[in-house]
Amino acid sequence: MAKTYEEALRWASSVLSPKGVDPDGARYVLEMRAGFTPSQLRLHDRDAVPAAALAQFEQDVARLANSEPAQYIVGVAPFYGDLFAVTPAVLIPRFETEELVAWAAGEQAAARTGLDLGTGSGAIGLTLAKLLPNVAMTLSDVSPAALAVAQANAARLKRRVQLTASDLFAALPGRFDFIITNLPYISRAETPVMDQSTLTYEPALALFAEDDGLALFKRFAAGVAAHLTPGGAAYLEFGYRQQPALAQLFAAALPQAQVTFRRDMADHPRMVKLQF
Ligand SMILES: C[S@@+](CC[C@H](N)C(=O)[O-])C[C@H]1O[C@@H](n2cnc3c(N)ncnc32)[C@H](O)[C@@H]1O
Repeated sequence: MAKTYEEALRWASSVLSPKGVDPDGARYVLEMRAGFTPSQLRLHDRDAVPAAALAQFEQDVARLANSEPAQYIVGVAPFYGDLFAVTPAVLIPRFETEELVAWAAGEQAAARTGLDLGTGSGAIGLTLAKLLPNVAMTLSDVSPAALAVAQANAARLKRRVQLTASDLFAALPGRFDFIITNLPYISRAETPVMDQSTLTYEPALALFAEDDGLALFKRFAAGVAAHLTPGGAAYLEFGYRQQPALAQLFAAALPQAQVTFRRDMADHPRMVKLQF
């Protein structure tokens, strides 16, 4: 039966809300499939959804009802004003990570080289390639499937960057003026309290780290100084309960670095800079 956009969204909400699924996902898929901005969708509230679009929407809502992330369903996620292609090989970029990018962008205008380690979709490195056009950015990841998505995004957004497959620093010779990274930091012990959608659909390789979520930070701390130019800096995102453990880790492993923690907009400690 024909439905207006408003009716289609109300129907989606009646399907999703009883299952505990946020109906905002339905709004997002409808906007992305139609090529509407949020305000354009509101302007079309009373218009009939074309039959083919409605059939597509019904399929999308069935997937949302199974907790599949809206961004994987439509294949794109917003980050820092751009739309990034995403597949289940990459983490869906989070808004919190935009704050880490803004921190580095605000301080690294004079840098010549930068590294985004564990780039996933390329959200961090490709955004910095836009904000800091004079910086030669290298984007690396241990996952070839993730790097393929980052490469597709570099082409889609027309950003010139170097892409390298590497287990942390292993295949990255040379030094960078700054390094930025959002490494996996979730402890397996947190699985019972994690969002079902994240657990089922996002790649475990992008989420979890051994040793209470600290394993990759420890390896990073062991390698970072050898990959920064003198006076270089590293910017890292971490879990909101990890600041005390990281303060200890960096003080012991990198006594020469000045360590500055920062809180995110929700007032959680989530970012750190290591200034050498
Ligand atoms: C939390 S995700 C971050 C993705 C993206 N940078 C973002 O912020 O949206 C972590 C990324 O690190 C990559 N990764 C995991 N272990 C790695 C390792 N040992 N070396 C390099 N990258 C790794 C994963 O494949 C994943 O893409």
